[in-house]
Amino acid sequence: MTDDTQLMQLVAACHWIGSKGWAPATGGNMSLRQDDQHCLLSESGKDKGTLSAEDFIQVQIATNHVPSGRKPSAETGLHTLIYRLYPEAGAILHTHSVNATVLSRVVKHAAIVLQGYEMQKTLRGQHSHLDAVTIPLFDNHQDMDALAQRIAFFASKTPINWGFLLRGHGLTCWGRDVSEARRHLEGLEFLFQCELQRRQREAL
Ligand SMILES: CSCCC(=O)C(=O)COP(=O)(O)O
Ligand SMILES: [Zn+2]
Repeated sequence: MTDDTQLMQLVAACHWIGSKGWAPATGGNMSLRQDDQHCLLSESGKDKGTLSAEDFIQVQIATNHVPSGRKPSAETGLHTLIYRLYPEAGAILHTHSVNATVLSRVVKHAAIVLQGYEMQKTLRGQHSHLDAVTIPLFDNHQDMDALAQRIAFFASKTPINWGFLLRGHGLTCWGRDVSEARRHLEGLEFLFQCELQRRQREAL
C-alpha cells in the first residue's frame, strides 16, 4: 500500500477515534512509518478528531529531528522509540479514553493481565481466551526522554506486544499498518472496559 493510502487511512482512524471520544480536547497523537528512517506524526496541540493529511509532520526516527521545523506531538519520543524497537510497527495510535485512564489508575501493578476474553483474539498472534495477555503499565512522566528511557529499559528485557498504558494518561498501541493498529486499539478498549466493569462488580 502506498504512503498516501496509509495516510488517508490514518486520517480516517483519527476521525473515528474522535467520534469514539477517545481523544478529548487535544489529547492523543497518531503516527505512520514512512520507511526505516522517517515517520509522519500528528502536530502537537490539535484536536486529533479533526486532523487532515496536512497536520502530519515528518520526523527522523533515529534522532527525533524535524526537517520542516514544525512542532510534532509532545510524545514524539515515544513513537520514534517504538519504531526503533519494533521494525514491524507501521502505525501507532495514542489515545486518552476514560476506561484506559481509570483502569490504569485502579491497577497498582506494573502490568494489566487480561485473560478469559474471546476478544483477546483481536490482538495479533492471540488465538485463545485461555492465554494471558499482558499490557505493561508505566507511571506517567512529563519528561518524555525519561519516560522513553524507562520504556526502552523495560523492552530490552521483555518485548512489548501491541501496546502499553501510561498510568492516569492513556494507551499507546501499534500494528503493522493502520488497519491493524486500529483493530488493536478497538480490541484493547473493549477489553479495558470489560476489565474495569468486572473489577467494579467484584470489587477487586
Ligand atoms: C491535554 S493533552 C496533554 C498531552 C498529551 O498527553 C497528548 O496526548 C497530546 O499531546 P500532543 O502534543 O500530541 O498534542
Ligand atoms: Zn497523551
